[in-house]
Amino acid sequence: MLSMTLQCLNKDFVKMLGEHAKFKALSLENILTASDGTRKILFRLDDGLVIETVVIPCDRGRTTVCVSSQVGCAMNCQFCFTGRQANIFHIETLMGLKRHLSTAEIVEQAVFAQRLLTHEVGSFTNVVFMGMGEPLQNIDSVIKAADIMVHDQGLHFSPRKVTVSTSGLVPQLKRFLHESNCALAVSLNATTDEVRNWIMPINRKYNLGLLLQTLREELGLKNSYKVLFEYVMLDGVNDSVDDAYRLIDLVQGIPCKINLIQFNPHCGSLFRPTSTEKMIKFRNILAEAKCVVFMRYSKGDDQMAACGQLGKPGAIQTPLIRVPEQFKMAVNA
Ligand SMILES: C[S@@+](CC[C@H](N)C(=O)[O-])C[C@H]1O[C@@H](n2cnc3c(N)ncnc32)[C@H](O)[C@@H]1O
Ligand code: SF4
Repeated sequence: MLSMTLQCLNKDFVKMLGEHAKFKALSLENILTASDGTRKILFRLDDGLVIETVVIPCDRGRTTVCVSSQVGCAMNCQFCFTGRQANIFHIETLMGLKRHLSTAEIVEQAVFAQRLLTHEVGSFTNVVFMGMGEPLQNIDSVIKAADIMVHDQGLHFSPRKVTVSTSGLVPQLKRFLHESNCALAVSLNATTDEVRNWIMPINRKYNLGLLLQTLREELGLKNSYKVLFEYVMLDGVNDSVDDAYRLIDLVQGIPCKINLIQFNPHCGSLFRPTSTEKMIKFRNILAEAKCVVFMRYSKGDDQMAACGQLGKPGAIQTPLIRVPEQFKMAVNA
């Protein structure tokens, strides 16, 4: 399609454009299809690095596209495969952050998905920045990409259908809420600083109290805006009845929805998913307290395409996770 458009343009103009701009930011490497229809698209970047985008068929004819914002991730959340990778000796090392993606590299993931879906369901209905990376660490490119996705001369989505998810970088989160109308998701994943410091090291810099107070203050200024809290349920770590009651207290005064997410296991991870029965019990406690709460199950996990599984498929052989003494019982039980 691009080459057809270029053929219609004056040759000198195309040459001049080529000197000042890139026509293509991504090259398609592969598409893997999971048994539930979820597709993981692998793109190679100009510098040879690979990123992943996921196209997820949802209920009621909706399709969500999950885009990456960085190659790798610096945040080192203990339950997430992204940012972890085996080296040639099969010893897990931190992949860490290789680099930020440009605005073009982010937007083109969505444009590619749209072309792919045109022949099938028409288009996708939601975009989530929940692929590889911490979007708010790459905030300039992410805000611009989200703007293009909602602009009427861009992809023309409603800002409510474009969600940027963060592990909780407080200053950037404030800036995002001031500069973008798109939706915000915050990965909470624990109800005490002790557990969150362990499973999400960013909490040592921006703790639960600061994160939630910032949201309380900032969302008070925004009409009818709700934040989405994501809560990955880890068996014996953050899924107790006490956690449920603490969660209710923590989100008091914050207009929000809560997604309870089934943990997607990956090779090398010490965590186990909470059972469905326990998730339902947890959900019911929140619902009885009038929280808006949903349960989200894995999609695409047989192709390592589910939340927190993006990275190098099958790469990890040896766990690197260091479990603090007080939590050893929980993960070994
Ligand atoms: C991969 S992150 C990317 C966006 C951003 N970095 C963040 O943490 O919100 C998207 C979501 O996946 C969740 N997640 C990470 N690893 C997971 C796993 N193994 N199973 C289920 N969800 C996971 C995170 O908690 C987060 O809510
Ligand atoms: S959960 Fe998000 S912030 Fe944490 S390591 Fe994974 S991608 Fe990075």
